[in-house]
Amino acid sequence: MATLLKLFPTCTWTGRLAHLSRKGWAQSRSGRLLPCFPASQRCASTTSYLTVEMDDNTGVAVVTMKSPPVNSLSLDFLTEFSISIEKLEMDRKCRGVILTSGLPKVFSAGLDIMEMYGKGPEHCAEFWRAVQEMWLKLYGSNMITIAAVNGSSPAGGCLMAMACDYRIMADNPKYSIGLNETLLGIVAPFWFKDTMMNTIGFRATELALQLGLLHNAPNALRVGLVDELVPEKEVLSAASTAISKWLAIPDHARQITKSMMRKPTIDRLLSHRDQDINNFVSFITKDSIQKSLQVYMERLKQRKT
Ligand SMILES: CCCCCCCCCCCCC/C=C/C(=O)SCCNC(=O)CCNC(=O)[C@H](O)C(C)(C)COP(=O)(O)OP(=O)(O)OC[C@H]1O[C@@H](n2cnc3c(N)ncnc32)[C@H](O)[C@@H]1OP(=O)(O)O
Repeated sequence: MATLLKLFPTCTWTGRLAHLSRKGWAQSRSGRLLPCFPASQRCASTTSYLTVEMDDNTGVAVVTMKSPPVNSLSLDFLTEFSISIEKLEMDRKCRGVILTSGLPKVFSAGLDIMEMYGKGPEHCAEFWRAVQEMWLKLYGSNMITIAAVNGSSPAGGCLMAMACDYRIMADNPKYSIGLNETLLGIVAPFWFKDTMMNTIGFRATELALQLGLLHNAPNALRVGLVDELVPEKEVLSAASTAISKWLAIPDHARQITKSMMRKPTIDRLLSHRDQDINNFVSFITKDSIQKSLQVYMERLKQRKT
């Protein structure tokens, strides 16, 4: 029991913990011992920015992002996110993840601009490694991953959604999704570009990246950036319905196929990881780029007044 609490310090189990015995342990794919519960039990764990609700009946975990006001991807958020995905990856019972937002109107506002503004090279390098890690974990996951996009999802938020296997978006023309980096005066790195090209093709990506296009929900469906639009209240239930289709496919066949499709893109970043960090640091710390970020943040704040 003590080991269990160490592994999952903030976990609230709805089952009867006292009945766990040595029999109740299973070995994960990586050989780690993980607790194994009877089929009817659910587990919800909450960290500072995420809630993870695991349903043992379906093998599906719902990961809800909740970092007010806009789920921006700070260093702490990214670190917590990668750890949570890693834990689910190691849980033999978990076959799929639905990623969604617990905030109104926003899925994720993308990278936290304040992590890139006025910060020294060491911080920028640490932050960028965390961004890479989030993408590597999600894009390379063996699990089925469905993005339930229940709000706007610019830049890094769009990357997160594209890293999933399937995207369902709320049918609200006010919500937008896309890689809008050029609008901030910055450049989407090659692996953001690769992920988008793998999703919507070369020409649509070329247009989208140069113009920094943020597609509203109907356009996002039209270009293939999302796979389904559903009424806002039905995004999560539609994601559950969609994932059941994926769960019907034998895991090993689906996983090998997914890896075949994604491995070259992942390997490209892995083999240039340090160089990509150096590029980011020297680019983002330039005075001209810092000025662009400052102007963009000021504009964001002025929109309110
Ligand atoms: C040789 C080649 C070399 C190339 C080398 C390349 C190297 C790599 C270069 C760098 C690559 C970087 C990649 C970057 C990726 C990103 O993700 S950048 C972030 C982009 N995100 C955005 O543009 C989104 C901006 N936000 C919004 O549009 C809106 O906030 C929203 C998400 C649509 C929500 O709108 P609304 O509900 O109206 O909320 P707001 O009032 O606008 O915002 C509330 C507060 O939150 C602050 N905020 C918003 N977004 C962010 C953010 N991303 N980071 C930090 N803070 C954010 C906003 O300012 C408000 O703050 P307050 O005024 O203090 O309340």
